[in-house]
Amino acid sequence: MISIGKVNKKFGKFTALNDLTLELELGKSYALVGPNGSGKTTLIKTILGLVIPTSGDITIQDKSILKEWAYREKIGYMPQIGRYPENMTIGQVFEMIKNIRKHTGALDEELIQSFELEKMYGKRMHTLSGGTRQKVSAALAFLFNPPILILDEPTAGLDPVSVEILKDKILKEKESGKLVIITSHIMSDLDDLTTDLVYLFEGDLIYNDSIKNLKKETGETKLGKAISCLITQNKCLTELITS
Ligand SMILES: Nc1ncnc2c1ncn2[C@@H]1O[C@H](COP(=O)(O)OP(=O)(O)OP(=O)(O)O)[C@@H](O)[C@H]1O
Repeated sequence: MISIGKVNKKFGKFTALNDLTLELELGKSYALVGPNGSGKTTLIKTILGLVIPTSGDITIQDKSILKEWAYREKIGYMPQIGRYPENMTIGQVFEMIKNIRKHTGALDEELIQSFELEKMYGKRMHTLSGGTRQKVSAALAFLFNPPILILDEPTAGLDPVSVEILKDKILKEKESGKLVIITSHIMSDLDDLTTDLVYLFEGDLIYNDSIKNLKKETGETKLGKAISCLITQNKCLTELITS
């Protein structure tokens, strides 16, 4: 579905993505993990067309995304911090985005309902709590029923009930065959939601395989522990082999 071919991104002399090659498939959900500054957001922005690679190509359904815009309709994106016209109400933001998209298919308003956002349609964006803003961003990401979902720290700032609502929704969409990419520093969420791990370090792709395999290779049952093994230079792998 998404094919990333030798993508390199330099900011001046600094290499943020180093010849990354990666295939992302429908029906899988990917945990995009790495330390701060490892290139996760740069990779997401490159897929979204907001950052232009220095070299390499990205194709979606075998079509290059470079100099192409229409493909973005296939992606639902939930940013870490949603930026909206601050004087508009929640209801106006939804209406505006629906008008811009001119979407002809059915809308997925499940999250609007589960988060009870309609009750807050009259509230202006600048008055919202961080969690309510996250709910608006989540509801917008799913609204047009896109086959690809890119969710940047989706559960950050949400209350426990809302976290479970969003996690159930993500799982449901993944099970319906969508491609989901999630960045998060909350390993337990990723453990619940994702099937595959893409681990970046200083712009290099360090791991790209199923979480099931990672757990098997490291002998760990929890994703957080398995990743710790991976980043402590395969210490656990050596321990497993020698034990
Ligand atoms: N526009 C830019 N100009 C210069 N350097 C940039 C730019 N955008 C990102 N970088 C650098 O690229 C590197 C990767 O940044 P990126 O935001 O992709 O990291 P990240 O893995 O998402 O980090 P975090 O976990 O902190 O969100 C960082 O060193 C960052 O300073």
